[in-house]
Amino acid sequence: MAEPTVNPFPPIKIGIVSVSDRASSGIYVDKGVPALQNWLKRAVKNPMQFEPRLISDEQATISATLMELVEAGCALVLTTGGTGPALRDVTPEATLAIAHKVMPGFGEQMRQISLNFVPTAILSRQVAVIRDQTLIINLPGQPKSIAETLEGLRDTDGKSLVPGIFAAVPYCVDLIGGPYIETHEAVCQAFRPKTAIRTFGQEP
Ligand SMILES: Nc1ncnc2c1ncn2[C@@H]1O[C@H](COP(=O)(O)OP(=O)(O)OP(=O)(O)O)[C@@H](O)[C@H]1O
Ligand SMILES: Nc1nc2c(c(=O)[nH]1)N[C@H]1C(S)=C(S)[C@@H](COP(=O)(O)O)O[C@H]1N2
Repeated sequence: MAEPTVNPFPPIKIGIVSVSDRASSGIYVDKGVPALQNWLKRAVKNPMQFEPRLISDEQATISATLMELVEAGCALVLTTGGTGPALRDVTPEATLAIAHKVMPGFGEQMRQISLNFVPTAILSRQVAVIRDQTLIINLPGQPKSIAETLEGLRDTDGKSLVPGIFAAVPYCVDLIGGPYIETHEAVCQAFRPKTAIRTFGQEP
């Protein structure tokens, strides 16, 4: 009988935060956490431990949740929701309030990518920041925007036309001392400079 394949990549803990007044109060079923987890399971080869949270659009609650996930050792935290102009949308403010470094390129690139999908892409004020050794990235609340921004745009044959922002996440996590993230190229081709590329045993 064949030996079960051991995943050679380092484990990674990932915080998944769905920020939605309506989903967190039960008005509708949250689709943010499942959409994020499903996309990550398709894209990432490492063993992943998810830390899911479903919270309301309260700035103090969002900041406290992000800090708790940083303390818990998440190398990456993805939020969804609360990035727009509505009065209750405060995810970017809550994220910037706990930032040690701001990473403007992620938000800029996500708005560019999203313009290929919706003309209202510019309404998202999404940001990305680093706190300690954690990369935190805001995504819009529409569940479909998760794959759109992380994976980018494909043609009808599935060929990548515009890479999603996740292509830059593994190297960013390397640079802040996190685990080496390997991706499934068919979903997301991560980019690293040649000198940063490592190989791990037998790949699953
Ligand atoms: N967590 C979620 N689960 C399921 N659908 C969602 C979620 N967040 C947003 N949506 C959908 O996307 C649409 C646009 O999101 P909108 O910007 O109104 O929500 P939000 O401000 O992120 O969430 P909420 O209004 O609950 O605080 C919503 O009408 C809803 O259909
Ligand atoms: N890729 C993508 N980006 C998107 C959208 C989308 O459907 N797909 N929706 C836009 C809309 S309509 C809004 S109002 C803003 C903010 O959404 P949020 O408040 O739910 O975070 O994200 C924008 N960015």
